Amino acid sequence: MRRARLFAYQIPMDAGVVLRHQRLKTRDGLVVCLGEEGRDGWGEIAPLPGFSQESLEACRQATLAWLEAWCCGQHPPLPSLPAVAFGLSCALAELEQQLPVAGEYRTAPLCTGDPDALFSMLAALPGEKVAKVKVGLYEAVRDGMLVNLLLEAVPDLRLRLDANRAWTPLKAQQFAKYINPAWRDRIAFIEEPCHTRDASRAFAADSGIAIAWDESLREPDFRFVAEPGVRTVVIKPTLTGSLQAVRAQVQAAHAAGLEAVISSSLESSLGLTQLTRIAAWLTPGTLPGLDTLSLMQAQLIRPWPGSALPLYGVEHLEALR
Ligand SMILES: O=C(O)CCC(=O)c1ccccc1C(=O)O
Ligand SMILES: [Mg+2]
Repeated sequence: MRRARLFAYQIPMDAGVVLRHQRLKTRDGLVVCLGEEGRDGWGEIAPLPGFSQESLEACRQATLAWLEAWCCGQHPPLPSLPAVAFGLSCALAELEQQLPVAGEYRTAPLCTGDPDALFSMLAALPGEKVAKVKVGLYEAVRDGMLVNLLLEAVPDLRLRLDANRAWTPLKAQQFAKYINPAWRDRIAFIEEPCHTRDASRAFAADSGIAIAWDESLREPDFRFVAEPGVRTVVIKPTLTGSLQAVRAQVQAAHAAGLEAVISSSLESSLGLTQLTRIAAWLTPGTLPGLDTLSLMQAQLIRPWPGSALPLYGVEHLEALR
């Protein structure tokens, strides 16, 4: 006998969370629980506004239809909506005990740019000192000075930067001008510095700073190929689709000699703890980019080790089925 439950959740976000120029007041999503022969498997389905193409309502409908067929003993193909395919494939993998339990909970801490906050975060980070800084939100010159300062202050620090395509070639050049050339290889990568892929490639060639693709992975003509100056691809499973699709992307990246970084799409602690397991399984030795729980005001179903946020249980969820 198969059993499936579906819930809706809503988690208040920290006041200042802005995504693609819109404030995100709450994170809204679905939680699925599949049961069979006394075992169960959980999954989170949470399309990210401004990033996912599919709406939460479309996800709800596609998930309900799939659950209906699955409970009748069928093996329906996963829906094509990436957030749904991701959540259902996680629930199936847990049910079938195919998602390894060990997680990589060390993650590249997100640094707002306050050097003192960064120092205390790094002190608490065992092993490799890697942090992530969002750039492109303020003046490029300010970003360049800040990044240079952080690299100067912490000699064993490596930085991941993310510009989310904010810069013109000129702005990108103004940024790079402030980075001491001797330290540029301690920038592990900068994600998508410029508006276009070609401008980002030119930035990498001119500055000697390695770049990473993130947004580009969702463009139809994207290919996993080795290119000068391109070191890394950032893979966001909620935006990619099923675990099988995520695995195929990681394998394609590795085959091309690219590093693959599993990254958050602002999932709740339920999805984030599954992403730590996916990272430990598919990208061992690479720190994932999952430091987004602190943007929320609560955890959901499963706790993140060490988080002080309140934990919402199923009683906090709205049952949809
Ligand atoms: O990748 C990380 O380290 C954190 C996740 C992150 O940056 C992110 C999270 C949600 C939406 C977009 C982004 C982004 O890469 O800009
Ligand atoms: Mg990014």
